[in-house]
This record gives sequence, structure tokens and C-alpha cells, in this order.
Amino acid sequence: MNQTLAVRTENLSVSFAGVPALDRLDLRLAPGKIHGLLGRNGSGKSTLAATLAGFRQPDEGRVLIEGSDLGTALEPYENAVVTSRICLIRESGDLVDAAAVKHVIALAASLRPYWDNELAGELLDRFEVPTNKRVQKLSRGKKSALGVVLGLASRAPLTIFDESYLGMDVPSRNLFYDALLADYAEVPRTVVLSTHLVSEVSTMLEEVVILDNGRLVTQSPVDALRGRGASIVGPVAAVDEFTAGFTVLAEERLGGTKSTTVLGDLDPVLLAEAAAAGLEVGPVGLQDLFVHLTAPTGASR
Ligand SMILES: Nc1ncnc2c1ncn2[C@@H]1O[C@H](COP(=O)(O)OP(=O)(O)OP(=O)(O)O)[C@@H](O)[C@H]1O
Repeated sequence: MNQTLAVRTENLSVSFAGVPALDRLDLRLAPGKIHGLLGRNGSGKSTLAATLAGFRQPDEGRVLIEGSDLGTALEPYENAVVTSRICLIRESGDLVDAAAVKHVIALAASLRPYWDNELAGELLDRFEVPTNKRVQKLSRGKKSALGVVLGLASRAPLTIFDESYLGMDVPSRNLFYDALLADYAEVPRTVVLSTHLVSEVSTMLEEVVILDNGRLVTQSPVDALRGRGASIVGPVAAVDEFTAGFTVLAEERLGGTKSTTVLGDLDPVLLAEAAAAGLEVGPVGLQDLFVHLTAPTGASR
């Protein structure tokens, strides 16, 4: 049985040539959940993923990995006890180009303590990755699929997918999401999905971390985040009247009907007013909140 791992960062900072890529991050990733690591290009997602996985040493602060079988919290950098429990799959794949797929799989099977070979075989079939081909002969999408297979079949207690599935087409990405959810239900583990395809993954996520320019914008359960706003749907005039004075995140019109997404908590009085005006109130979309929270300073929303 896998032990799931919890992750904590304290004042975590990483810089490149003096420019911070991660700036004093204090994070907590609860064990056994699917976390979304969201941020715009260059916000620090890959740097964070690599640092959590022990590929990179922090310049300041630290990463601590905690699990019931680890005893004390341990730092992952150059620590095989911890890194054997972590699998980071990056978009680059980190694959040996000249090796055949079957040899890549055999190597992973020999290195990964929680590896499930049956699952690997099933997934290779499902993603139609040819096992006799060399990695360098695979299309970008099939290379990504191979990365996804390695990540899922590793069944590592902390599994991080750093935009590793972006090279796959939509049906293949959907296959990945289904396979991840099914296997996660069978073998719970801590999963981090780094992405900017927020709307695509939003229903799978339980917690999100949003980065912007290396800083933590927010860390929150998805439900709490979605409660930070509301979408109001109904006749155009009624929606406009109701939403006047709110910060508007997004608007969409279809004929005489309008959907406006606003920031702010709707109290019971406002909810009653909305119902009386014939308006439907729903939670805010994660994508709209993400765009708002990471908009360049001064952008008008
Ligand atoms: N090896 C490196 N050398 C120099 N600068 C780097 C290096 N890696 C990352 N950076 C810089 O650190 C910052 C964060 O980059 P990072 O790749 O972590 O962001 P990201 O959120 O993963 O971006 P993307 O979504 O575009 O992949 C960027 O400003 C980037 O230019």
C-alpha cells in the first residue's frame, strides 16, 4: 500500500542570475489530494515542480516532504529516501531518445519501487504507443503519452505532472484525465497537475495553488475559491441591474440572455433578491477567477 505524502514549503526561494523565479513561498499540499498548480507562462510552475521533486536545490528556505513511513519531515534534494517516492513528469519527458519504448518501460520498472507493470501495459495500449519504436521516432503526442504512462504506472506517493500532457490532442488528454481519476481512486496518492488549461482540469482538482511572477497568489480548496464569486444568468436588463457595482470577471450574451461572472460573496439577502428577479446564481468558473487573479497589474477587468 502506498503512503501518500504531504508537502510543505517554507520561505522557498529560487533565483536565476539573481532574478527570483520563486519568491518566498509558504505552501502546504495536503496528502492524498489532486492539486492544481496554476499560473501564467513564466510564473514559476516548472521551477516549483522541479524543486518539490528534489531536482533543484532552493536558494533560500526549504521543501519538506512528510509521510507516515518517513518518520521525520525530509528535504528532497539529494535524498534518495524521498525522491524514490516522488515522480516528476516534465513536458520534455526526460527520456533517452535512442532507447526503444519497451526499454524505457523496463528501466522505469527497475527504478520505481511502486511501479505497476500491468497498468503500464494497459495504458500503452490505450494510448496506442508502439513499444518497439525508439523514443526519437515518436510523435510529440505519443512522447507525451509515454510520459503520462510513466507517471501513472510509477504510482509514486507524490506524482507531479508538469504540463506533461500538453502535447497530446484533446481525446488523448481526456483519456489521461480518465485514467488518472480511475487509478487515483484505486491507489490514492498526492498528485500535482501543473497547467494553464484551467477549464479542462478544473473538475478534477480538489485544491489549487496559483502562482504569479514567482509569488503565491492564493492556495485554496477549489470549492472555497469558486465561492469567491458567482455567475448570474437571466434576462440582460435584470442581470445588468443586479450586477451593477460588482467587479465583473466575465460576461457572455446569447440573444436576450446574459451570464455575468462577478467577484464577491453573495449573502442570503442578495440571493433572495436574485431569485425574486428571476435570476439563476451559480458558482464562478475557476478559469474566470484564475484570469482575474493573474491579470497584469492595472489591467481593466
Ligand atoms: N534554467 C533557467 N535559466 C534561467 N532562467 C530560468 C530557467 N528556468 C526558468 N527560468 C526563469 O524563471 C521564471 C519561471 O520559469 P518557469 O519555467 O518556472 O515558469 P512556468 O510557470 O513553468 O512557465 P511556462 O508555463 O511558460 O512553462 C521565468 O522567468 C523563466 O524565464
